Amino acid sequence: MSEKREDYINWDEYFIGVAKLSARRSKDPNTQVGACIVSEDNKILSMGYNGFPRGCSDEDFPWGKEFELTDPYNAKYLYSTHSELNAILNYRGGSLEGSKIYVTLFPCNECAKAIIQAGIKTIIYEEDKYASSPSVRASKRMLNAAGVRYYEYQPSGRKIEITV
Ligand SMILES: Nc1ccn([C@H]2C[C@H](O)[C@@H](COP(=O)(O)O)O2)c(=O)n1
Ligand SMILES: [Zn+2]
Repeated sequence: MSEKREDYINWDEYFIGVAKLSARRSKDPNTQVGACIVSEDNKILSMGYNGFPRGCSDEDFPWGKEFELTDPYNAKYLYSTHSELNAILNYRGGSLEGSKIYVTLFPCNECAKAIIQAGIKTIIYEEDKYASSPSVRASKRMLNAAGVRYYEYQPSGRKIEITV
């Protein structure tokens, strides 16, 4: 057999697949988010998922969201680091200028600030379930002003199975 394979995955399938796999590491019971940062020439630079900072135990800190308004101290939001920020902070190689980020959920306003300041130029997102929230609206406002391009990943429908 001398012909090359034709059913190999394309770059977008590869990187959104890596982001989705990364999300599987999250302990958040409600929303698991994964991110994968890629250079302009398609090299993976970093990955991340949402979780508590180092030293903040997954057993001791709260994973619930139900107290968000009545008792924010005991809801996850004050503690969880978002996947995009973790991916940026996990990078040990220097500059992320000109890179792309693949993420399973549209970045919030705080992650948008970090993305802009890190020099990431393109966001490819899978889902935008909080599009109407002030956080995501503010995020888009900043990304538009800063010239960061973003577009929704177009699913190919290909099923990729991995046995581990
Ligand atoms: N772009 C995003 C948005 C959210 N997250 C994290 C933050 C929380 O751990 C979770 C959202 O929880 P929910 O309010 O849906 O129960 O997802 C992120 O990492 N990146
Ligand atoms: Zn965020």
